[in-house]
Amino acid sequence: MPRRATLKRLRAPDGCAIDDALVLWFPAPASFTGEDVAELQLTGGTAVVAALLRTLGDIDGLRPAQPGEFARRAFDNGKLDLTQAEGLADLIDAETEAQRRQALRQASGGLKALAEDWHARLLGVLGETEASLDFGEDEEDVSARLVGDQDAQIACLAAEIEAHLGRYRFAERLRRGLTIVLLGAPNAGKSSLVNALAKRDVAIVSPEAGTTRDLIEVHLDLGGVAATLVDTAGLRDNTAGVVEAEGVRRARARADDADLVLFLCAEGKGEDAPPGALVVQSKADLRPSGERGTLRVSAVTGEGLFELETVLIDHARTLTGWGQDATITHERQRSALAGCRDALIEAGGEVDAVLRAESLRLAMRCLGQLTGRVNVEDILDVVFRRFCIGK
Ligand SMILES: Nc1nc2c(ncn2[C@@H]2O[C@H](COP(=O)(O)OP(=O)(O)OP(=O)(O)O)[C@@H](O)[C@H]2O)c(=O)[nH]1
Ligand SMILES: [Mg+2]
Repeated sequence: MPRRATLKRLRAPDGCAIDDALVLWFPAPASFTGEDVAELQLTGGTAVVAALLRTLGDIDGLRPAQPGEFARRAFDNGKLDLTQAEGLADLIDAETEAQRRQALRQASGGLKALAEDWHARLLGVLGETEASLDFGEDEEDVSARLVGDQDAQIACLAAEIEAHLGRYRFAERLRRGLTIVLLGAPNAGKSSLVNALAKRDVAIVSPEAGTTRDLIEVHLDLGGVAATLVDTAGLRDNTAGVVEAEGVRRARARADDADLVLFLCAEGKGEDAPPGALVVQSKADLRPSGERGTLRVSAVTGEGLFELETVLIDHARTLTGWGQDATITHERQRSALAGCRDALIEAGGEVDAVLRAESLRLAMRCLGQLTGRVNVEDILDVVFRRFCIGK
């Protein structure tokens, strides 16, 4: 009977009772993994231990599942492809609404469906290419027409894949979350601003210049986009000591890798800001009027904080391609698809039908790597190790 729940006493191999557990029975093929599975809910309530059983009565094989074991079994049984497994792991890790939506799309087979469509079309072109090999010299007219038609199909496929690749950067940023680094002179009010944006007292604030020395990270939800805001040591060249100098070095290094740099200055126009930085004036309460066109905030009165948040949400959404519903979210997926596109371009420029067929086969192999259809044994561990216990 499907989805049966039974109360069972669990015993260790030596017969000693461990606990009473509610055992939920999920028979194949309807189960997540595609095989007979039981899940145990221990009376402790907090721990969910999952194990695989052949029958409800047989609990000899009982053991906790490994992280990712269920997803791996589902993959092995063809219930999930690799992109869905990756989407599922992302879904578990998702912190914000936009991350959740993107991950769910992939876990539900969004990319898998695309890959299957591309695969079917590639197979069609490959079939035609191989058929054209059989035409003799006297049938050159037919052959030329077929090649022209194949060229169009190949170009169309390559362009479609290219369009998806073009949105990878946005999707990848959304998946991992943005890094926003706050830079500025010592005492500019960086730590105060971080506390105000995080609405928590995270970083130490003091009138002394050089208070912050290390990088301090807080997580923000910028209108559905996950972001890490990094507070840094105030930038100055003649620092009092080696610790502060190291802090300044770390601040600059982190800013180099950031998706966005906020440059905070108490006065002036932020001439020292690195190129591309968003300049913000701090301590607006102390200065009745500031530089025109510059965002002005006060961590003390709260002035300008809402505007700054709005601007940050705007940047976050632009950086993550808001509303574009990108499909390729992992480097592994990107490189497999880039390989497919390159092979398609190669095939399109090839006049010799034998070589063209060879390139098309390579393109299909790349698609197979994307979905996990062809030899990807070495990457399976990497994909499934990310899962938590019980999935
Ligand atoms: N009036 C006023 N004072 C502020 C404001 N923001 C910060 N301060 C004060 O400015 C001083 C320095 O603030 P911090 O937030 O520690 O500055 P910081 O940029 O983190 O400084 P370092 O960590 O040393 O680089 C503290 O005395 C704060 O109370 C503000 O908006 N208005
Ligand atoms: Mg500070």
